Amino acid sequence: MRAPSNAVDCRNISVRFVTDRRTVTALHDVSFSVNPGGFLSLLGPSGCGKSTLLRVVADLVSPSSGDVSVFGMSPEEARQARSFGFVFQDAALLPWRTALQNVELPLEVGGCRPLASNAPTPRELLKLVGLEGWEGSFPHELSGGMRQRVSIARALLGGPRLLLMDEPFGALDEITRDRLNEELRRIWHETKTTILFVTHSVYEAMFLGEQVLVLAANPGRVAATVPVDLPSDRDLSIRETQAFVTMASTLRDALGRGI
Ligand SMILES: Nc1ncnc2c1ncn2[C@@H]1O[C@H](COP(=O)(O)OP(=O)(O)OP(=O)(O)O)[C@@H](O)[C@H]1O
Repeated sequence: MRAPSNAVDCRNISVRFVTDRRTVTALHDVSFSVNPGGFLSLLGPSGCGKSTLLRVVADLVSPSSGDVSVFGMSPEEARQARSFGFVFQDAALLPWRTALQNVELPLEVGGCRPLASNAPTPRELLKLVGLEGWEGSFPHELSGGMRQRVSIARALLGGPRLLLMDEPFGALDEITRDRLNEELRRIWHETKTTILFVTHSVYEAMFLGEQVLVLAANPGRVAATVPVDLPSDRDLSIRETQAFVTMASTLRDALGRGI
């Protein structure tokens, strides 16, 4: 076990996938770290290994080489300690269960521990994500954005210290996505959860993150690590400021250099 000074610490991570048809170097020598309570956006073109990197942290993919620590633990130990929750692009709700029952699901499967007495209840989590009054609704009665809110509430069950989000708003319309971006910043402030957030969008990466890790493709590697020098208290109007526009240009340059 290592000193848990960082929430996530990846050192020289490489991942190779070997199939019958080809060998792909999905990640080559990737290093980054995130402070406890930090918000890191992972930005890059399709195929640069963003999802793979998130999956390495989540103990879903084993790196071919390199070291990963999550709060000083291996990814496997962090998974067993339920230190992180995962939100996918698809909300992946069970259609026969209500919103509340979907949030409660992890308590029923996989031998999940009962909630600690001070942990937010499933009802409180639905309120946190703005779904108070919708507890009894089924997924087909909810909009895409509402379904994604349910999946965020489910990932926050048990109070994980880390939230891993793999393009959670990628399939939503722009208006809903904007609204959820603001909501996620609020949730982050309220819960103080460390967040790793995968996106293709320069604007989303900057609006959400305190830091942006820009990845380049073929092989997936770090093109730049850019601190987001914007006020912590943000609303969408910040995208019209000169500071935002200048930073967007920096990130686009970093993406361009990596191609
Ligand atoms: N399980 C796997 N087996 C073989 N190759 C894989 C596997 N998972 C990912 N890859 C390959 O690794 C590379 C990186 O994929 P990954 O999904 O991590 O990229 P990404 O940046 O998240 O892409 P996108 O933005 O399109 O979702 C791709 O070339 C992909 O084909």
